[in-house]
Amino acid sequence: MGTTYLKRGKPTAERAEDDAKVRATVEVTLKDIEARGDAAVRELSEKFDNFSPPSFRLTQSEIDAAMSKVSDRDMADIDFAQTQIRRFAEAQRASLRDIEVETLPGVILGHRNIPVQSVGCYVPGGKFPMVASAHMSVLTAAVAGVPRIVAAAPPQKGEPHPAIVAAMHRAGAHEIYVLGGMQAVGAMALGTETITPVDMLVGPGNAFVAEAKRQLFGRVGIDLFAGPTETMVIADETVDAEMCATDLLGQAEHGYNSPAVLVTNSEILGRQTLAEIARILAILPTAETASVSWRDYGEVIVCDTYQDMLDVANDIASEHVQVMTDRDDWFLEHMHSYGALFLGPRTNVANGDKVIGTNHTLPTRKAGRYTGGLWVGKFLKTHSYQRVLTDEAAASIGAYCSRLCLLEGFVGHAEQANLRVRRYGGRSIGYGEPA
Ligand SMILES: NC(=O)c1ccc[n+]([C@@H]2O[C@H](COP(=O)([O-])OP(=O)(O)OC[C@H]3O[C@@H](n4cnc5c(N)ncnc54)[C@H](O)[C@@H]3O)[C@@H](O)[C@H]2O)c1
Ligand SMILES: [Zn+2]
Repeated sequence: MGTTYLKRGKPTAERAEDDAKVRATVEVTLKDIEARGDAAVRELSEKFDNFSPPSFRLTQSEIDAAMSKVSDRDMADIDFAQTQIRRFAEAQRASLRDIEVETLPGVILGHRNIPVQSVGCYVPGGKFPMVASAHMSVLTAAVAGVPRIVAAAPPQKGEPHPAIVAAMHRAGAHEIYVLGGMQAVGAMALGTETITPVDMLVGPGNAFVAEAKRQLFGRVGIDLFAGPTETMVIADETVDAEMCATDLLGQAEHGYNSPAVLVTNSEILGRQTLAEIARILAILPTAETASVSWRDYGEVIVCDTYQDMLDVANDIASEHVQVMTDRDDWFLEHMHSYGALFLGPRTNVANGDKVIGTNHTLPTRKAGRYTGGLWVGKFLKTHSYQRVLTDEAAASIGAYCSRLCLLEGFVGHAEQANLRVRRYGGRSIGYGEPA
């Protein structure tokens, strides 16, 4: 591949070391929550969030009190965002159909999409109160028809964050907990004396939250691996360095470990973007985190051709990929591994994060190779069923089945088939005999 790095991030070995530390902490913590339930959850909340209320679950009057603190303007903006997210989620839901087909005369096969019965939606709020994550998880679960939606977010300065509570409530949460981090996802998945466990965990979070969900997978379902934000800008000279730098730093501010990568075919644009980033970091109020992310995980990759840009982008499989080139549709057609695409200079990742209607909970750490982001379909389980309507069909499929069972040595299975061949086909087939 014809690529040159004008700037590289931390080597992979150092990233793996950070991962091992997180993995070990999460393992110990989840065991503790499983063994000691509410007592462990309370200790963790005291330790990490300095928060220990009489109950972590909000009562209706606490929800009302929190909502009364949200200004009309903020509430209207939240409603606007939720309307956009609901519209797209409903359209996506409508694209999923239950089916029933006759695959052979008298053989009916079907599937039904059934909502997960209870979900735990984690809404992050360590560095920033991520109000939008409430729309993304809770509202989407509601559109899917999930009957029990539990939502949790950490406290902000010892209190539930009013706008997060409002967004959760408006979106349709049935239970709201003021709990953060591993203790929130651990309690929702494992259950405690006071929290009934859920069937599935969804939502983004920091490295601890994402790792906890990964470790809890199996015990419960999870949406996807949605860890620290990653962003990529694919740009040619149709855009300028100010736009590239702004869009890279806009997402690097999420935390200390958010990769931001520029992929370009213009060395001049690459160098100008590096200079712009230095200029903006001097004035960006969140530069404290953005500059660390940029130092440790920022990359500028200059490619010889558009094909090289595409190959690098597919290989990195970044969570967010903004494409600002003279051939955006070509990238849309050929990109296969990513969280979500943002095409053209008129939109950007912040639109997707907050308002435009696509879901912002997206795969990180190359999970875009095997999954897209959170969407209404993740809350639905597709279950098959079958029926055989006629005696002829029962006898005919039964004969194939009998022989295929015996091919594998399954005599008991074959007898299930043979019984139907005898009863509905009128043939006398002995035990363990191929029909
Ligand atoms: N992939 C996605 O779809 C996506 C979307 C939005 C946000 N994000 C990511 O979500 C993350 C949010 O992270 P955050 O930290 O701001 O909020 P968070 O809510 O995920 O985590 C905060 C909680 O972590 C716990 N905590 C604090 N210090 C800790 C420590 N030393 N060890 C273990 N736990 C500790 C506390 O209980 C705190 O409430 C960011 O990394 C952001 O990039 C990802
Ligand atoms: Zn973001």
